[in-house]
Amino acid sequence: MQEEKRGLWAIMAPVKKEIQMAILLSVLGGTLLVVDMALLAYVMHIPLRESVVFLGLHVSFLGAFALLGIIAIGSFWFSKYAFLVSHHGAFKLEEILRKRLIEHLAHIPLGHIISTGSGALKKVLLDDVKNLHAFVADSTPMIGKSIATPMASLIALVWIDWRLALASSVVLVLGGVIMGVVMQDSVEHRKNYDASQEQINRAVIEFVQAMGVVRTFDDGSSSFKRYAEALLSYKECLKAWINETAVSAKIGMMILSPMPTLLVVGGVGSYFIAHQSLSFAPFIAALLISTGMADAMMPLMWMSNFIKKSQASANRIQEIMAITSLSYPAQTLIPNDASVVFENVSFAYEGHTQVLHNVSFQAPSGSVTALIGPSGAGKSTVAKLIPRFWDVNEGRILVGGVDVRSIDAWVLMEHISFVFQDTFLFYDTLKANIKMANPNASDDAVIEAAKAAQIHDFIMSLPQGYETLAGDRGTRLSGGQKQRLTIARAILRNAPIVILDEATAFADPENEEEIVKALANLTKDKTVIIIAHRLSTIKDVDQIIVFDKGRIKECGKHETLLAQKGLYAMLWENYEQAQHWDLRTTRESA
Ligand SMILES: Nc1ncnc2c1ncn2[C@@H]1O[C@H](COP(=O)(O)OP(=O)(O)OP(=O)(O)O)[C@@H](O)[C@H]1O
Repeated sequence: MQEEKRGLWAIMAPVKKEIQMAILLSVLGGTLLVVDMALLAYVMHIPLRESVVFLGLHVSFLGAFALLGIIAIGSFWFSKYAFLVSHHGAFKLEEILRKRLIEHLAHIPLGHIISTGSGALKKVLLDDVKNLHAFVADSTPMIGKSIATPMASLIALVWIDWRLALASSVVLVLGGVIMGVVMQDSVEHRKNYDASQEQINRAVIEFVQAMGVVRTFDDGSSSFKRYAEALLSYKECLKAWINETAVSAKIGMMILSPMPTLLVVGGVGSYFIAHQSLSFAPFIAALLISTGMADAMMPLMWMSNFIKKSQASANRIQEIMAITSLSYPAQTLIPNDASVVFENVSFAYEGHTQVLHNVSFQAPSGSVTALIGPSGAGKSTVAKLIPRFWDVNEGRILVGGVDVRSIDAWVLMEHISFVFQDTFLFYDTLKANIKMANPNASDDAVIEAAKAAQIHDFIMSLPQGYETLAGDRGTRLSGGQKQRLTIARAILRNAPIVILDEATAFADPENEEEIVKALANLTKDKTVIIIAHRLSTIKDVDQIIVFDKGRIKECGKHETLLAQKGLYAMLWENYEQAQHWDLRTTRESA
């Protein structure tokens, strides 16, 4: 992938023209305002009812005032238009970034998205993009004004009276130096502040997500502990920041406020007037210009924080954009059948040790293959590599005789249905949730799929039937019902390869019977790869592959593996014993 330029300015490149235009317009607006005030001094020299020659033109007192009015309107128009242009750029940037991010997310390995987490992705897609919007919309015209106005003011002041220019510069330099020191101190404090705020976010998310566990096991004394601790550290860090910088910040802000400049320029000017080395009109103009100069500099002070915040947002966006996309073939190959073959596959999650070592097996078209093994053996990883949640590090995976990396993503997805352990239902009607597997399907086809998935009767028992909203993440449905709904989805998709990841995890005895029936309908005539902890359900499958620590230990049919008296035989024995457990006898023998 081409190395993208990093940084705040690089990310704003698509709206460079709008930013430049906004800065230019605000420079013009700020400069015109100063010009207007400087001309005031000249105009005040013109005796009433008389005219003077200015730049070769005869200008009367009233005419000059009219000119000042026009310049003031021009200044206002430029400043206003600068904000319009910057807001236009901000919306454009927001749209471009969101579009790019979403397009990129659609092409990076799905595994990355799952491990990054929806919360973190949401923050980047919504909050960080919004931060950059605010930066372009509000800061860019401000930057133009904050730089142009003080410079133009200084030039105008020198033109009016260099001594007053010197007096107002002293005040500004003093205020600027103090604020500069405060800003430097703020770097460390801001870092701590950001870290403690992130800690609070984490604690809140953890608290909300683990609400069920918290309510069940917590007596109330520790449920808020982590949150309270995070809040305390936030408070401490804010206090330290305020304590250390508040006084100097206040002094700096006070010096940069119009009053001190007014006092110094007023005092010095009055002295010169008393000694008749300054007339009244330029004095008034200098007063007006010098106070505006201090005011224009103030935004530069808080802007440094704004820039840092936007920089952090730009970094997070660029981190996501830097994730390498899955490579797709220029010309897609189409799988020849529904077989799945692993050839010497090795795999490590990014930054972790290897979890699959030289895995090879074949699942012929229409066969059922069960992946079993202790927890952490690598079964889910094997299942997720088939639809390219991640790409293998070594070896290859063939679907229908074709390397999955040579198959277009949509073609691959058409060939594979995946029934996840954690079923996801969209906040939409039950019908829409099933239909998303095949948007062109007719309502009759949706009902047929729901019937085959044993969920039709339940849906019809709801007052709004298929139009019932599934609720946020399907919270209004039981685990088993959600699972049957996703099975209906997979049935409607009718992909020739079905991957089931612990598909019966939620089942209670009543639900289990229905889920088993639903799965039988889903998997009929399909190539099935199933990860199941209930060994009884996979007794009759075509092949059982036993994994341990990322390697295939055994492979064969149930009877053959039992006869081997190896790992499978041991797992089977444990499973059978577990079936005869009952709480009372276990308690008695304990
Ligand atoms: N996203 C991930 N990032 C890093 N390591 C991971 C990730 N997912 C799984 N692992 C690690 O890979 C190894 C294999 O995990 P996997 O989920 O494939 O095992 P499993 O046999 O399906 O386990 P279980 O039966 O408990 O679901 C484990 O050590 C696990 O910690």
